[in-house]
Amino acid sequence: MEGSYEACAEAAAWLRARLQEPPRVALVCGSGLGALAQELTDPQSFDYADIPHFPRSTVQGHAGRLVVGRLGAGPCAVLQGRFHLYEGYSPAQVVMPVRTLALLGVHTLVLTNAAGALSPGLAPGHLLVIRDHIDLPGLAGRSPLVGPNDERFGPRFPAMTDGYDPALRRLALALAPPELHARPGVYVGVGGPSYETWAECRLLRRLGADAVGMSTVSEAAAARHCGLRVLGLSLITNAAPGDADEEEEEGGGGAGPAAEAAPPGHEEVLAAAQEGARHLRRLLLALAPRLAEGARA
Ligand SMILES: O=P(O)(O)O[C@H]1O[C@H](CO)[C@@H](O)[C@H]1O
Ligand SMILES: Nc1nc2[nH]cnc2c(=O)[nH]1
Repeated sequence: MEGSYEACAEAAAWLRARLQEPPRVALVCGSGLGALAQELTDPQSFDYADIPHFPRSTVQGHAGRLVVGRLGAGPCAVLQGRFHLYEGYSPAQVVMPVRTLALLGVHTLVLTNAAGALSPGLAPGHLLVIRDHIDLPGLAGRSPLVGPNDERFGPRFPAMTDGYDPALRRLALALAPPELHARPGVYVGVGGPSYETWAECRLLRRLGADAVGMSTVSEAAAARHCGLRVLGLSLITNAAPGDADEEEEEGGGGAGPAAEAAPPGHEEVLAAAQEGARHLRRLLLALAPRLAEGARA
């Protein structure tokens, strides 16, 4: 039952019975980004604990609440909190909210996250508009699409070359406030929950990733399976350890940047995300009319 079509359908029916208006657009808030829900007018709020079959949020900065209201003129659902594989949830549980919202009639999904910078051009406060992703858990067999395929969600072999909608991406890049230094790039999803070692960062950079996090990729795969349009936004909250740090450490006895660079921590991630959310909110409002347009792919 966990994460099954029937579970999602029950959750969707429960919500439909209570909603003034079913959402057409949905937004998943990354760590510390829950304030994005404050842009909704006429909000109705539901604790995950009350929605049938919804998992519980266990991570600080993920409130565990679904808020449904209007973003601009269009009906929109905001998930204040997502589920991660490292919490012990199965891939199907992680994507259960996305599938539930698809069954409610959502056609466009905005996935936000807090991420570490791998590319030298990215710094805390910057926005990576996701052009493509590397789904490391998925490549290793932990995709939400593994198992018997339920055709009511989508086809056995969905394409992912068009995972992130190019038109929405271009629009987000054009409308992002200058404070976000928005640029397109590749997000790599890892299992977590430990942050990366230097060697792992070097590996991920060589794989072609610009930013790293522990979410988003499973949700994007499930969303595309259901035919949703996806926009992915990574707010950079910290710099992942760089090659220079390691070289300095090896050659210089620890007196260089390696000795000074603070290791990433969730408190720092939350603080940077809350700061960046101010600008992200402006971007979402600017995007609202175009998010509301459209239909399933
Ligand atoms: O991806 P979101 O949910 O924003 O959270 C990010 O922040 C946490 C680490 O600080 C991890 O869960 C990572 O994935
Ligand atoms: N894996 C990973 N997730 C993050 N989430 C926010 N920052 C980071 C990071 O540096 N690494």
